[in-house]
Amino acid sequence: MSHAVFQLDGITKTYPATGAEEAFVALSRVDLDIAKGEFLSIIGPSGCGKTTLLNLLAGFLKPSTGTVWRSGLANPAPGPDRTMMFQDYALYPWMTVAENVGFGLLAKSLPRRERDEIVRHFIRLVRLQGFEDKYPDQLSGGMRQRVSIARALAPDPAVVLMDEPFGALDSLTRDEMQEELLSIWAETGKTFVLVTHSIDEAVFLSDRVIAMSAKPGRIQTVLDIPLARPRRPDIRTRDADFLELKQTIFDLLHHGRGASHGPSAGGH
Ligand SMILES: Nc1ncnc2c1ncn2[C@@H]1O[C@H](COP(=O)(O)OP(=O)(O)OP(=O)(O)O)[C@@H](O)[C@H]1O
Repeated sequence: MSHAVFQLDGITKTYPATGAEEAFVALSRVDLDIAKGEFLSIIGPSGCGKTTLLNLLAGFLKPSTGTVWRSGLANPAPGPDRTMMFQDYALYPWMTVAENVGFGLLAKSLPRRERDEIVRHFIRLVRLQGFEDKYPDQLSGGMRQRVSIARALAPDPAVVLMDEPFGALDSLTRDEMQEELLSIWAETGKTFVLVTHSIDEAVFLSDRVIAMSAKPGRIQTVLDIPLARPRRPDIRTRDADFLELKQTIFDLLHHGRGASHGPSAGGH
């Protein structure tokens, strides 16, 4: 692995007490290095702190104790070097596809022609040529998610953070989007960090999967996914190593153990 784009050192995140609610420890003792160019997924039960962890990486939240190191800076504020993609696409409904994709570029004072060129490039990358002037409500869910990917990539961030990006899609579209995301990741060489509830998605996409446990949110296991790349879609059903890795993560999440000796995979 090349050098780390993030180093998380002894992170705890406590949400303060409010009214009747007691203070809540969402993350406890999280130590993690994220390597440049890796595809990392975070999986775990609801409430284990996945989104909190992503928000710490984005700089939207600060840790209660410990440090998020990035490029020599401790707990840096949000910046254009990290962009976030959400499940609900978070597109501006009053903007066209091209305007949505170009939105993150407005902060950079680029000449109009250069900005248009970048927007064209990313619309091509996500295969939405011909839809530049459509509005989000004229697109399917998969197309909206493509716009969202293009918008996240257009400012040329080093790190793309994704919170359940495909959660709202039907399973066939979801499989297709995962394959597209992998080829975009391979093409751009950026670091991708993905939060997901899908074991299948995590194994198919990732170099490493972080399995978390709840109460308090902790990293339970960091699992390497040594499957060859490029990964063909049919490894999901045919590849014994793929199925074994799924079973291992299933066991970790359901029983808190990583051993896998079952004859068939039981993950979702
Ligand atoms: N602003 C907040 N104030 C108080 N508690 C919060 C706040 N945000 C999150 N929490 C609590 O912290 C815990 C972790 O939340 P987080 O959203 O990070 O979990 P998650 O693993 O992403 O969950 P899910 O899979 O359901 O999205 C949850 O129990 C949640 O209720």
